[in-house]
Amino acid sequence: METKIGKLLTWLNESPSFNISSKIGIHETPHTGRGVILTNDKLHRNEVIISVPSTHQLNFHTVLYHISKYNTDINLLGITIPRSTENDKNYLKDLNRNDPRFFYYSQLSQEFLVSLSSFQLLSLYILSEWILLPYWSQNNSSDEYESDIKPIQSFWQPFFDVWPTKLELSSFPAIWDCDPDSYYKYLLEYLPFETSINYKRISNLIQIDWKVIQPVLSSWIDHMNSQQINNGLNCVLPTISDLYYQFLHIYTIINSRCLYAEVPLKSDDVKNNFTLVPYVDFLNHTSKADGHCIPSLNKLKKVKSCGIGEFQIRCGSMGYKMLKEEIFLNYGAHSNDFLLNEYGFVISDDKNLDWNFVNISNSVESLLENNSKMIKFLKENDYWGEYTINYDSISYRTLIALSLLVTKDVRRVEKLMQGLISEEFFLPKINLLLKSILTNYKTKYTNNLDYLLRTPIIEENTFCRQNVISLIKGTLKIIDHHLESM
Ligand SMILES: C[S@@+](CC[C@H](N)C(=O)[O-])C[C@H]1O[C@@H](n2cnc3c(N)ncnc32)[C@H](O)[C@@H]1O
Repeated sequence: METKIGKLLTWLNESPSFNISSKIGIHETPHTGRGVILTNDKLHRNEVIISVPSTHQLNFHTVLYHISKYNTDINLLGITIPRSTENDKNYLKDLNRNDPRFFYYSQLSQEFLVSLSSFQLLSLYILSEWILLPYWSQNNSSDEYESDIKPIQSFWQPFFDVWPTKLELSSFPAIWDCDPDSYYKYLLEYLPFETSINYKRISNLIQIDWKVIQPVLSSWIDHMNSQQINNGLNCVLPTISDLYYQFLHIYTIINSRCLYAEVPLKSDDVKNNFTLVPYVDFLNHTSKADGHCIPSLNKLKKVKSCGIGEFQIRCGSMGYKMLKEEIFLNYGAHSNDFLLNEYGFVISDDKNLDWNFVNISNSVESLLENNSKMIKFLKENDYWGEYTINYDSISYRTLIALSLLVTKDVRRVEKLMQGLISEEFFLPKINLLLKSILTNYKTKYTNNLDYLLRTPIIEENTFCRQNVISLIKGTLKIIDHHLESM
């Protein structure tokens, strides 16, 4: 990995706008992968730690910019390569005339590309540059008599080379679900309810994105196969199902490494607002919300530049003083359920107690099942679903739904909603019902935990099972805390 990080830094240093503090370096642990540490001196509040230029980030704008090198029909002012005969001549000088991307990227219309979400465009582009380009270029070596042979290699190769392997990124429940051969599929049935809801939501998004990009990939594979026949060659080419597995890996890479950044062309949907930033993406997460690193995007002023702006990381208020101390970024106020689903890890429970919660919606909703009037009332008042409890309290939504269930007193519950009656009036009344609901969850989750602790782990990535165990233990901790106080 050291050599790969060296190459990454050489690539980043090609840009005069790249800056990195000489006080930091990368370390690696089996549990957290790569992370950034203090290697000498001290880092002080507000000190700039890393600045990554716009040109070296992967996002909706930079991808379109790079595709437009090979597809001259793509023309978006301020985003793609400005078209003029002179300019075209200049950048074409730097490209290999036999580069297969001239063919493949020309198959993509501007209308299609702009219609894609950030996830769809980036996963299609990364699949092309990282996985397919080596196949495309193997039969397309340059004319040996050409004096200016340019190697056919992705600009982003040094970035791809430092990304985690499939094995390192195997602890994503949605991937256990979407990968038909996943070893970890059995874990899905042991997940707490809140985690199941989220992995199903993500699986669904993955399937939607795959459906959008799959036809492009299939047509490219057809072309690769017919080219192979025409050229009388016999190389093993990827199939569409090979590309599906690669897509799942790329999906986890994007999901676990993207950083919030406004993407002007796609700002209508917040899910499109992200950028992938080399080196910054080595920063691991801390559940401590304040004091650690501060990210920012300095938007580009020049219309002709590539990308959305320089990404900067500054030192937070606590600073870093101890040698080898890890430098962290807070990814957000995330529960362990969210962290597992979106990033494939969990934080030891005590450190994440403030953000964890238990979702008891399926029990509450099934108790309400035969009461259409109550359901209608809750829906009309926007209190239907998402019934949760955290360590110290039960959510207001839960209090409303349980109070209605127990008292059946619509008028008083309305007053509770309006803040005219205190929670204290209802809390003793719902106690018994809540106790019985939580006891049922406790029995189920304790059985799940016992099974996972009892049976030996035979799979390659032991963290997958350990993460589920931590998640269940965290859920039981919240449930027990409530049961003890009842
Ligand atoms: C943005 S990357 C950070 C760099 C990453 N460790 C690597 O090796 O490239 C996010 C990923 O790092 C790991 N990670 C981040 N924070 C972690 C933490 N506190 N505990 C365990 N793993 C963590 C998870 O695999 C997560 O998906």
